[in-house]
Amino acid sequence: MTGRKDVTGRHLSFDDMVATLGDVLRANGCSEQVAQTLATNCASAERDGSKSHGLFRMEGYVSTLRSGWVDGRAIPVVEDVAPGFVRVDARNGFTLPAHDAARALVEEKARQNGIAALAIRNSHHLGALYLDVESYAEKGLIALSVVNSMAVVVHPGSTKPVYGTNPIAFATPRAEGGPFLFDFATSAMAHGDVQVAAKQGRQLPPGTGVDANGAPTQDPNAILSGGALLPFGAHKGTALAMMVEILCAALVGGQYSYEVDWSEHPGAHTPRTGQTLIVIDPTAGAGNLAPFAQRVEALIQEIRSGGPVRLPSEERYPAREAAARNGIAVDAAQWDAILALKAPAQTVTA
Ligand SMILES: NC(=O)C1=CN([C@@H]2O[C@H](COP(=O)(O)OP(=O)(O)OC[C@H]3O[C@@H](n4cnc5c(N)ncnc54)[C@H](OP(=O)(O)O)[C@@H]3O)[C@@H](O)[C@H]2O)C=CC1
Ligand SMILES: O=C([O-])C1=[NH+]CCC1
Repeated sequence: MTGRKDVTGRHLSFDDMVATLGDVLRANGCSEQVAQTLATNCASAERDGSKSHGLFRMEGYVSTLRSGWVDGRAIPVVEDVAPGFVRVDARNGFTLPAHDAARALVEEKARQNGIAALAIRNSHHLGALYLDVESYAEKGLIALSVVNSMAVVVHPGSTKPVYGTNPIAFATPRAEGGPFLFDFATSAMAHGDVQVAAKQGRQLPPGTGVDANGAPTQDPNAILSGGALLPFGAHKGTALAMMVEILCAALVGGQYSYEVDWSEHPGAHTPRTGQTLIVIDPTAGAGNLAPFAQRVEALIQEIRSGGPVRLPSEERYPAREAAARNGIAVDAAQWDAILALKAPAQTVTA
């Protein structure tokens, strides 16, 4: 693209970041709409401080597109299957456009029926999940979403990775400020953070994972090469990881994390699995009940009255505000590597 500002400083505006990431994705086979959606998601995560799912993921998106594993031009098919249920076949495309295609129908059903579920199959999710629920809470709805990925997590006691890192994201409106939301992997650590630690030569906290023999390890490289992550919270996180698999594979008609086979596509990083989203309208039939958002606020106030606590989503909004004021800080080497992805891949000849 010509005429775009060449950003060489250490801070980029959100819009410039989205525009450049979109260029990179289009240059690698994404349609205009898919490029815009992925670029916005990636830049939003970077802006909000979710570094493991921001710019860091661009190399994975591009390498997956180049491997032919994902269709960057897929047009999702939305199926209106029941009063409170929407299914989407993402047609081997990214999850985010599938989500966008169903958004209006899901919201309409949630408002009509009080609750609606969205089940997406045949889809690739490599991003931060909170962005999929936040927009519903901004419109007064409660949203809960789960996504499975690739088998990199063992059931404690087993040496066979079965689960993905399977995040859960929840967002709810509150009476004051932006939605209360949380979003984290059900593994002891996101796989992206293990990769970041390996790059930086950092050891991991005890309990993060096991090596190829099933022995506990704090070495990220041992986890990445034949080892696996553990779920967080022993049997509790393990059961949640299993729940996510059931909701994202059995329910949606898609693949379990352990069924993902991208061996024919070297360079693929985006698991082809599924995602489920549940949206609730808290005003449905509420009648004389206390206003929902005020009840949420009451809980938050009670928690705060006990001491200087840190609640989920408390760092996200200040990070976003700082980015709006100062731009998003970028690492120059990382940004240069992303810009280089606009050029066609080099064919290595012997
Ligand atoms: N697409 C996929 O398949 C996958 C995506 N991911 C994504 O990776 C991202 C990071 O996941 P993960 O590393 O597990 O998340 P973290 O362990 O970093 O936890 C993040 C959440 O916990 C909150 N939080 C963090 N520290 C505290 C604290 N001390 N007290 C209270 N709340 C706290 C954060 O709030 P705040 O909002 O303020 O930061 C945020 O809501 C997520 O966005 C997730 O969706 C992970 C796995 C797979
Ligand atoms: O960090 C992670 O665990 C993952 N992010 C996308 C797929 C898995």
